[in-house]
Amino acid sequence: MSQLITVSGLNHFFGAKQALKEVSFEIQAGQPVALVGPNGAGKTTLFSILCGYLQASSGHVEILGHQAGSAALFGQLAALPQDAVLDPRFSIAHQLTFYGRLQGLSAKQSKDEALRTLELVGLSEALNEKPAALSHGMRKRVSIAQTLIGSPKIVMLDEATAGLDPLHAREIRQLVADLSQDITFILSSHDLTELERLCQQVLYLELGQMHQHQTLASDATQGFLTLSMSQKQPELITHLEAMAEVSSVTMPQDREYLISLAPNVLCHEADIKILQVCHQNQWRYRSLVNGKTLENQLFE
Ligand SMILES: Nc1ncnc2c1ncn2[C@@H]1O[C@H](COP(=O)(O)OP(=O)(O)OP(=O)(O)O)[C@@H](O)[C@H]1O
Repeated sequence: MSQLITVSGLNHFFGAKQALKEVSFEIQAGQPVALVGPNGAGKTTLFSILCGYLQASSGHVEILGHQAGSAALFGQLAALPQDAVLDPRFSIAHQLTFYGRLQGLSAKQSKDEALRTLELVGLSEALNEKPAALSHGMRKRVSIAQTLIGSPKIVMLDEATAGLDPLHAREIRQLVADLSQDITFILSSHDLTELERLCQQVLYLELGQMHQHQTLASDATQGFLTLSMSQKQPELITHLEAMAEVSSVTMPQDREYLISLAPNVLCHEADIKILQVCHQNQWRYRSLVNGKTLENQLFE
């Protein structure tokens, strides 16, 4: 794997307000990366610095071997801001071709890129439509197509699924997963559950500080199962802790149980037995997944 982004000792001030404090991390090519954190944590500030829209007060940022904002990164890094909108007056073809031209492509190349990127997001048929003829989710996919023009290596999506219904949000997640072979996506979101399904690397910002930089699906998640129930079951913990395969059970969230397995017990050896216990007691469960949820990893 090759290094895409290296950030070290990054600080940013807006007047007296320090939005980023000594932020350091690295991103390798490959899996999508999640940037999460509460409101005001500094996510947009960090995005803006990586994109070169904002110059950091101090610290070092290297992207594909260049400084953030360097002309050498033109076409290599693309970003979709949270509030990006399509122009209602022009067709999708017109707008995508325009972005190709802005990147220095010829009229023919720009048209080809518009077609290619629309095809990548599964919207070839929208080429001659105006934005108003498309659903919210389709417009989001067009905006993502726009970021793919010129085949960038890194694409940053700020709140890519905000405001979308679950079906459209799933389409966007699937799209990112499908394209991740060739492009490294950096996704910012408040929705931990969404990023958990997509990303192995998680950058967690809080009050301008990078608290976590960890890889999901690591050894830390082995030896755990997360059981979500339809209703709270007061006796569930006692029943499960009585099983030889289970070492302890906690309830980090309402109706969600984190099951720590006994040493050397594998998830697939315990999961059926746990579901049998639910069945015998007529407890309705919603899901049983291997490992800890992202939320439990970040906030335990
Ligand atoms: N232009 C600005 N002038 C002054 N302060 C700013 C400016 N932009 C951001 N800030 C402050 O910097 C901090 C980080 O803001 P930022 O927008 O980066 O957070 P965020 O994590 O993106 O938040 P959200 O999830 O709400 O979008 C906040 O305290 C914010 O008030």
